[in-house]
Amino acid sequence: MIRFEQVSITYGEASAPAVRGVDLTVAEGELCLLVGPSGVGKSTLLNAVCGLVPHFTGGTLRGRVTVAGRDTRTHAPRELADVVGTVGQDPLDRFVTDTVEDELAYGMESLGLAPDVMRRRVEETLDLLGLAGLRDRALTTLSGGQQQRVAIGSVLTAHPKVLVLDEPTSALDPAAAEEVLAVLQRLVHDLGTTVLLAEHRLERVVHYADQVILMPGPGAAPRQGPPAAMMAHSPVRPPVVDLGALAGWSPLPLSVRDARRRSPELRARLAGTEPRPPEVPGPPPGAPAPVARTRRPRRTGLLRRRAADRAPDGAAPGAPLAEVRRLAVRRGRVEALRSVELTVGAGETVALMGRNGAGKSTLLGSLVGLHTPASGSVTVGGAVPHRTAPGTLVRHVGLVPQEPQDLLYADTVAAECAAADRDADAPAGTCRALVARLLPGVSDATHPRDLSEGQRLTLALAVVLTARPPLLLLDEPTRGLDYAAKARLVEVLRELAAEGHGIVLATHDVELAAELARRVVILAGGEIVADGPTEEVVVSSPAFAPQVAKVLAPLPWLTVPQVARALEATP
Ligand SMILES: Nc1ncnc2c1ncn2[C@@H]1O[C@H](COP(=O)(O)OP(=O)(O)OP(=O)(O)O)[C@@H](O)[C@H]1O
Ligand SMILES: Nc1ncnc2c1ncn2[C@@H]1O[C@H](COP(=O)(O)OP(=O)(O)OP(=O)(O)O)[C@@H](O)[C@H]1O
Repeated sequence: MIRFEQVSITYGEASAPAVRGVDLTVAEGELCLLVGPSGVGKSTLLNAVCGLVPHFTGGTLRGRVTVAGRDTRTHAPRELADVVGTVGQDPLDRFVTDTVEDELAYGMESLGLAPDVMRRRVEETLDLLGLAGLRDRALTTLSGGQQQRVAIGSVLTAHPKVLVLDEPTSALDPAAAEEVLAVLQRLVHDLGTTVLLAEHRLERVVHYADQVILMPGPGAAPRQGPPAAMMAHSPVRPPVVDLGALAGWSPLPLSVRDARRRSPELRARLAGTEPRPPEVPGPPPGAPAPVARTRRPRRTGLLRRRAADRAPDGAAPGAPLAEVRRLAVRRGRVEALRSVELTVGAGETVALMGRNGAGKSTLLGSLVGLHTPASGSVTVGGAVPHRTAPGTLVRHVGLVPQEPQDLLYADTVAAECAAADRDADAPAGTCRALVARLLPGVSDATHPRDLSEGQRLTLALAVVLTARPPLLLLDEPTRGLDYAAKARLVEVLRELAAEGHGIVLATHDVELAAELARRVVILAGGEIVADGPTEEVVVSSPAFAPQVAKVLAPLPWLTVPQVARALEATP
């Protein structure tokens, strides 16, 4: 159904092709998963299927791509629209109407479907994706995950023969991701739809795939095969596969169910041991706020601390970094937060979880003064965020938003880094050094717009970290990141926490929460419904439990590194 023949694609002035030597076929009625590290060319290949590359992005395509027999070189994207439905990485960019219901109907209208068919499919899709309550809402007022659901719904309604999806679950809560993948699988099984999708969170998808296309590294030709065989050689793998490799299981398990069946011997080896935290020094008990710890010389600090950090206005040593009391926030007609109580102390890492639209971004936004409380109070480093000048607030708190491009405005990576140093009053080269650590191999001259999604997010993170805010807020920080980039991020955040920074991350990534956070707060409908140690909160809810916890339950293990450390210590 989809055919690549000796395809290579080179963007504009690039010295080397973004992808080369691509020769593969995706058979009709299969769900094919495209995997590989960040920046390896997954989006480039997907966009070649729907004709966006090279018609809209520019660049040169050599070789031939055909979809249902149509050559994408001679057919513009709109001439492929009746066979290919595409969901890109940034839904808001591709919306063409203003409201949820109109967007769901739009694709069918342009194909000229009968009004009664359209009506029925819109209703089905609203129910299927949990959007019925939002049907009249303006698309710009939806949360990130709600927008992603609409984007998926809007291509499903047209029942295309081929669906191309670029990280379709990246902004979805775990339950919504399961539902969307179950729907895709039903389309494949019942209607013979062909699905090609790229995804970084393999734990969510690999067990649904019929075939895997592995792009092992930049410039290397992709390989294709059954999921278990491809995972054995893949540089990116879900925790359950890593656990299988660690335990020496063959063939490797792809699902929690597979792994559970094999787990008795591993459970026996782990008997009598307890999970140990990784070797990062935590702040000493009763540690004062990071501002007070900086007078001691540090050997391994990420960055040199600037003078301004030593005495942020009003921050008393030992005081919490943030305090939220009985907070209520309204957004339009929506009561986005109600009676929220939250205290974040120095050195704490808190994961904020909950369904799409639960209020996570609103809570982070309230901590940086983006929203004015309807009632209750917020203080950060002694300041009231919505009444504090941005120049002062950045000394207390920094937010990496869900859309990283909101923070980026320069023309090159180098200029962006230089601006970040100036804004933060940091020594020249500070931000660039962080980028080099988090994102090895990105050149100074690259335009931030031309970075892949994961690369752009990492750049935004480096920009915010340059100011070393005592309280660091991250909204979905692993969206678009591969496992290696995630591991580097985890390492940096652990160091910051050990130095006394407070970190709050809103995330749907249950594996990240298990790896990084000591405390998990769950929001539902704008209210906090759970707040406690990670191992208690995530394990008590199947939706938020990481794969290792599901495999080894009721044993208290959450991550592969925890199990690895225990096995190393046992003879
Ligand atoms: N429009 C463009 N112009 C120039 N270079 C581009 C463009 N789009 C992508 N690139 C470059 O091509 C390479 C492949 O990018 P692509 O977005 O396809 O990777 P990806 O595997 O989808 O990454 P991610 O998983 O982070 O989304 C990257 O090095 C990127 O910087
Ligand atoms: N500008 C707005 N006008 C009206 N309602 C809004 C607006 N922005 C957000 N909302 C609503 O407020 C609620 C909370 O949104 P928020 O973005 O905080 O959720 P979230 O938990 O971060 O979701 P996600 O996981 O999807 O990112 C949602 O119901 C959302 O639809």
